[in-house]
Amino acid sequence: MRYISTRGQAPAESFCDILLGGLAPDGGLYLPETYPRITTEELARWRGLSYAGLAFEVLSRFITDIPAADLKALVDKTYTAATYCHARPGRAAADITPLTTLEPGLHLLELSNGPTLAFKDMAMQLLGNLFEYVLDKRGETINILGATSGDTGSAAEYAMRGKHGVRVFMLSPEGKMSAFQRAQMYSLQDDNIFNIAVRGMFDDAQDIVKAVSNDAAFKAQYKIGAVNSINWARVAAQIVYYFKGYFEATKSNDEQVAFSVPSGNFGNICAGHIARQMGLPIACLVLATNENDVLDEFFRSGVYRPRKTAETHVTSSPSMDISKASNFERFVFDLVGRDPAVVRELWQQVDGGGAFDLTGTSHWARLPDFHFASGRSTHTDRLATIRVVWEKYGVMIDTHTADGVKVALEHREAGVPMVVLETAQAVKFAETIREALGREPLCPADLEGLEKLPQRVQVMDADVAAVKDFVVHHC
Ligand SMILES: Cc1ncc(COP(=O)(O)O)c(C=O)c1O
Ligand SMILES: N[C@@H](CCOP(=O)(O)O)C(=O)O
Repeated sequence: MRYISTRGQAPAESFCDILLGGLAPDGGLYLPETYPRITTEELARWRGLSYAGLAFEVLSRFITDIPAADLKALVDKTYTAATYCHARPGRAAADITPLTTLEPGLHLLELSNGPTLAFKDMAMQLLGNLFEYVLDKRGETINILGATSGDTGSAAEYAMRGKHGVRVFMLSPEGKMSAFQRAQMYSLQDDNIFNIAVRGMFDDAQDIVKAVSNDAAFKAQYKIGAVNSINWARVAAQIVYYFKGYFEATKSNDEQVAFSVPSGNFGNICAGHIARQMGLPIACLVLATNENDVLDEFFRSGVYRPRKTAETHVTSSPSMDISKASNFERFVFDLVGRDPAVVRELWQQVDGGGAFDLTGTSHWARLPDFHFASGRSTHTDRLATIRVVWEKYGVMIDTHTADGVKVALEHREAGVPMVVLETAQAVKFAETIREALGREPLCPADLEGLEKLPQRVQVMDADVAAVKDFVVHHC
């Protein structure tokens, strides 16, 4: 399997060659040359596989330059009950991603049972093991530069702490994440972990990561790598749980399901889109935003208009406070018939601070073929949804999942199970849970007292040169 850039001006590469970097050298994002199609027989065989077994089957379609036995060992080492051990009481942790049924036809797929209690652990734990494997084979080291709005950062740091030859420099928006999220990252004292809080929003941090990634000389000299979902491996690993969720929510492969996905950077739902392209029977991908509704606006109107920092809201689902969704470029590449010239033209406008409008084009006419629906959710909706799910079903959900449930309920169709991706645990957003339910969220025993630990973080302006200096100084 070879990987091509959405902008069409970079050579095709193999998986291991794109694993350690972020953007393609032409500024685009990597995607497989073609999506592997899963046959009816394969789908039948995959039903009933363990999470690790399924991950091996799915990933081996995309990773063809790691020997099968090695890939199997990496996947088996990653997806263990010991790592994904924070399942709700009474759930079998061995499921890795248990399905909770709220009522017939309405389910939550629990993706946040890993070490940092968010869905990012599903891909990031694998990335940690893949990085270690490839770096060891090549005798190389890596300096990861990442951006987080709250969950990618801790997931990456927990996955990479103590890993040989790996340093992590993680940019977060100063003062915008929850107290628990800050504590998860800033309390780490490992020598290879560096937290930088930038004065700005997540988009400012992500712009810095892209600017550094686009500086080929600096990237090569300081061996800069990426763990955000601009890295294809993140998206690939996230495809697996759509298959798992589908099998859990259905009895036969003749059935269809809908997935509702709380969205910000479009990485999670992009994985769902690819699962559908592979042949998974997905009737609808429901995209849910918070008040930062750039993506909902696109799916309703055909206009993609990323907002400036000053127009981006600080909300109670802070990990989705994103106005420039990196992975959206991957979807648009498919929507425009994989024509990189069209993507280049559209992103010339976006990268210049503008917008684009696809209405009236043949691309927009094709949108229904991709089976997306969308909606937005506000703080008031979030509180109401957390309350209803708690009172009606006795299940405590976090603020992002609440956005997913709220929008899911607007798009249910008779006979099609709706699976809402549960992207984080409630304890990460205790303040809003207290406001909604008047009680404290449950905290896994091993994370109690986290917020009281000493914290270590460097605060700086959202300035590319300052971040580069910091990296150089600590390498
Ligand atoms: C808890 C949570 N939910 C949803 C999202 C949105 O996912 P994506 O950025 O892949 O669209 C994020 C951040 O990525 C998150 O941390
Ligand atoms: N919501 C994310 C933002 C980064 O998204 P990514 O999937 O591109 O890493 C976060 O919580 O940090």
